[in-house]
Amino acid sequence: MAEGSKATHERFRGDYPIVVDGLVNRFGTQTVHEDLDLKVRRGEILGVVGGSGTGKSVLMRSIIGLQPPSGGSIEVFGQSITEAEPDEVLGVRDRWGVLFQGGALFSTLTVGENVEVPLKQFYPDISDELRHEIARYKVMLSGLSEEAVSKYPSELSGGMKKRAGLARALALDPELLFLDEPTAGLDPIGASAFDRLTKELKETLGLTVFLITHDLDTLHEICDRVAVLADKKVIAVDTVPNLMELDHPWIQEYFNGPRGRAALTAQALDELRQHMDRPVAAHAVKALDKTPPGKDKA
Ligand SMILES: Nc1ncnc2c1ncn2[C@@H]1O[C@H](COP(=O)(O)OP(=O)(O)OP(=O)(O)O)[C@@H](O)[C@H]1O
Repeated sequence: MAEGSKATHERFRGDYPIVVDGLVNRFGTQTVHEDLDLKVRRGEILGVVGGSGTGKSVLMRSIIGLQPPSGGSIEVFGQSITEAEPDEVLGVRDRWGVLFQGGALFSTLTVGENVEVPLKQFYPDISDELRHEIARYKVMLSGLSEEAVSKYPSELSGGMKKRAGLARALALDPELLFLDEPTAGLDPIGASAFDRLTKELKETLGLTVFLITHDLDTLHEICDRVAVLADKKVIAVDTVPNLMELDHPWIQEYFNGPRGRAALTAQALDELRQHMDRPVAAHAVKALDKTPPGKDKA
């Protein structure tokens, strides 16, 4: 087995699998992050929001060791990512899975073969049969049919590609899952189904999820807390209702603007619909539901 494989460590039991302290990221004269702090709680879905170019993807890339920061420290599972030698990072790298924007699948490999890539890398000694079987299981866990295993990315819809990318992210039974705008480009029904899948997987597999999104429905429906990036920092980390109380112009515009209110109404309607046997809920749904089927997306 590869060095640092799952057999050599136990699941992380601390409170914060990710701790970012005083992070600085600079590109030439541009400062993207300055003294950025963030602690991600074990078992939560943390939404990460911020205007375009505020450095959400750079933050994610720093945490997974793809973007060496200009300053500050990052610990994942209690181990320094910023100080570690590449070999040491290997010991934690098989404990997270990443779904990059667009899925980032290898176009010349089938879905099953894509899922097998990390298995081959980290578990080179397992038999072909077992590797195929694990890949098939991960594909189905991600809500794709068995037939999808032998399809190429070009034969998949946008939603199926995301699920295939998710299957690959889950290949190594990660404790941490990074999702970069997973519902971008999906229709409202596909986005909502992907959100439900994320939440189910988090609950059944005990994952901690770092989720970059612009999707207000996702934030309302599945995120335990949301971190807001602005002014080169994480300016707030809290539940959506608590964030909505904060007096910051970007937060107010984002959560309390028309799209924010539409997402909140959609969520309230979903919850009310679960109590339609109660007259007050039925009346409220009738009064509020003036939107055609399908939700307004951010
Ligand atoms: N490798 C790089 N070299 C130079 N500049 C970079 C590099 N990576 C990111 N940047 C810059 O850092 C800033 C933050 O980029 P990032 O992709 O993290 O933004 P984001 O918040 O994820 O934006 P969006 O919501 O539009 O995806 C941008 O101005 C970008 O141009």
